[in-house]
Amino acid sequence: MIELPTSVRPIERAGGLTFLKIDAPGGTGELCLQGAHLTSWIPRDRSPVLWMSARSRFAPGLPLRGGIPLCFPWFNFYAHHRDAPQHGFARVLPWTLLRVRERGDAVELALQLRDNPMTRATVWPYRFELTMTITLGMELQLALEVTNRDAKKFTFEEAFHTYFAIGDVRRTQVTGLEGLDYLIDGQGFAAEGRPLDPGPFGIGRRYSPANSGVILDAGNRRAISVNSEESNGVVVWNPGPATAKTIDDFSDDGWSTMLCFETCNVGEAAVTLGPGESHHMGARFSVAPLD
Ligand SMILES: O=P(O)(O)OC[C@H]1O[C@H](O)[C@H](O)[C@@H](O)[C@@H]1O
Repeated sequence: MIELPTSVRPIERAGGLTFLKIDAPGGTGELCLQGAHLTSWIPRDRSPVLWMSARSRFAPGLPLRGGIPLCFPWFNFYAHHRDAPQHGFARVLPWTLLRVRERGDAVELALQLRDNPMTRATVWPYRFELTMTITLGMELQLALEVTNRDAKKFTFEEAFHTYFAIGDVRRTQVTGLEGLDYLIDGQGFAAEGRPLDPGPFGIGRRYSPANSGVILDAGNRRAISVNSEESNGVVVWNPGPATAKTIDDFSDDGWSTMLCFETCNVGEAAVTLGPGESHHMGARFSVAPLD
């Protein structure tokens, strides 16, 4: 591994996964090298912003439940390939740490994933390079750069599938998406200006075009702002109690204290790159007290 500043320390965790513990002046965090997956971000003197399931698995090749899974090169299922792993392979592969820099109150980490024989044997066989840059301090910034290293063009989907920790989903509102078009994939209710109601089967809305919003987390008396760049959609997801029971790495009441607010380019907003071309998607998260 590259040389690390004192603010970043590698640790081995359950299941043999390697994590980096980050202790920046502006906040602390934990990053799993599998999936370039951030599992914790705690701005200095604040409470945790990311939710992790108490029942998450931690094992090579299995997705973690919570934090910020990175979905690539597809979201949900890949076309008619129902046996392809949900949300693509990037979240379950080991990434290489390229660079760590201390920047003001934050630490910036850059990680890379390239195609390998395993990815080339999947339904998405192209040569690619991904660079994920995470800047963690009082604010959190994510930037994903996708480069086509193939001789052919390719099309991909991408998402930061962020799980936010909230006091109680039924006392939470989302603003900034009012009046935007959305697709419904869930029976819960997310009326503008009213607290969310996941009902038994949850909320699953993809707004498009959309890229920013604010989660009014009354339970923790805070507002979490999400501002995205070069992303066309936002997915708001909570499984609700009945669906959560069918997901074995969700604890029975875990659904009530999480909300996914996902920055994405999926469906009709999938990105096509020609040989040598790159695409960047970014997101910035910040937290402020709510009176
Ligand atoms: O269980 P996962 O593969 O992590 O996916 C979790 C969820 O992600 C998205 O929000 C999808 O819209 C949901 O349908 C899916 O259940």
